[in-house]
Amino acid sequence: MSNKMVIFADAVEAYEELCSGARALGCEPVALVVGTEDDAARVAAWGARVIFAGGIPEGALYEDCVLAFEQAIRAEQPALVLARMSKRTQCVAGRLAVRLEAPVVTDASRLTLDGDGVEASHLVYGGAAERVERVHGLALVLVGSGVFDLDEAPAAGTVERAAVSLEPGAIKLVGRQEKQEEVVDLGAAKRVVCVGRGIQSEANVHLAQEFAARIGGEMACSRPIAEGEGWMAHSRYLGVSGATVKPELYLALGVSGQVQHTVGMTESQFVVSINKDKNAPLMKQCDLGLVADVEKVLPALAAL
Ligand SMILES: Cc1cc2nc3c(=O)[nH]c(=O)nc-3n(C[C@H](O)[C@H](O)[C@H](O)COP(=O)(O)OP(=O)(O)OC[C@H]3O[C@@H](n4cnc5c(N)ncnc54)[C@H](O)[C@@H]3O)c2cc1C
Repeated sequence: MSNKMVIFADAVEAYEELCSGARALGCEPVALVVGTEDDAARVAAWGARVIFAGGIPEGALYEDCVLAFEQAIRAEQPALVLARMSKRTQCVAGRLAVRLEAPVVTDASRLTLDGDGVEASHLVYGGAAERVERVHGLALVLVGSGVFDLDEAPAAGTVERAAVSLEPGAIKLVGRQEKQEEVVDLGAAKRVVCVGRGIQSEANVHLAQEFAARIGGEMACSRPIAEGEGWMAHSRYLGVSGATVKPELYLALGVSGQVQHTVGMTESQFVVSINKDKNAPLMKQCDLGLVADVEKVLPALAAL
């Protein structure tokens, strides 16, 4: 079986973890990159052999790289294709799957590779159960952030220009508007301050943010804070449909700890939960629980 793993993402930052993941699974990362020469050089510095397809032409979309990616994958004959999951990469993976007659596994949280194919685990029923999929032969697997540990100082790879260029497809881009929402990669955070509905107000979210900044941490939240209240970006909520973190410290302020949330933080090394309800599920899953009202705790944290 080939020892190459083809990787792709629609955000250059995601390649660092994909490169580490490929190596962790015993493969050489071969990165398909569209973007600038600088993007290609950054990915090579994370230890990948980069196949650089150039920038996305005027009027074309990221999804139009499917043909170039298909040709590169056919030429490389990898053991696996691994991508960072996003709306765009899911679309690309679906199209590639049809062209390559290979299955797609989305949202994989654990992977093992052997001579016959791949075994990928992912959560089902809103995080209540885990399904293990076995694919014989080539598969396309999509992962969120935080699935693999980052390698320190890998040897730099090379950049080669792809023989194919990107062609606009049938859907034409007619305009582009900057998305207002912040995009963040929480997977590498060492300290995470996570707010849930118990935080009570947007003003309290700002106080928690100030504390997170002071301890060199990142802010995260439960889904209702991002999707219901709109107090934080969608990219900051943790869980089955959000991001995964593995920090040294996870500090929860008013988070109940439903399973759909905790699957996104369960690998945290030290968990502190502050909740006024001692029976909240996270209070039974934490290393340190403080039964208290966040309204009283926030000024105390600010004074530390
Ligand atoms: C299919 C599906 C997918 C989902 N995916 C996700 C996901 O990816 N991520 C996610 O987070 N959720 C997800 N959810 C929602 C999830 O089930 C929970 O509803 C959600 O995580 C609860 O968020 P919370 O802890 O902020 O709120 P709540 O469950 O309402 O908990 C608030 C907590 O704050 C405490 N509290 C209240 N006031 C105070 C105070 N003044 N001081 C201290 N503590 C206080 C309460 O005691 C309570 O424990 C999903 C649900 C479904 C059905």
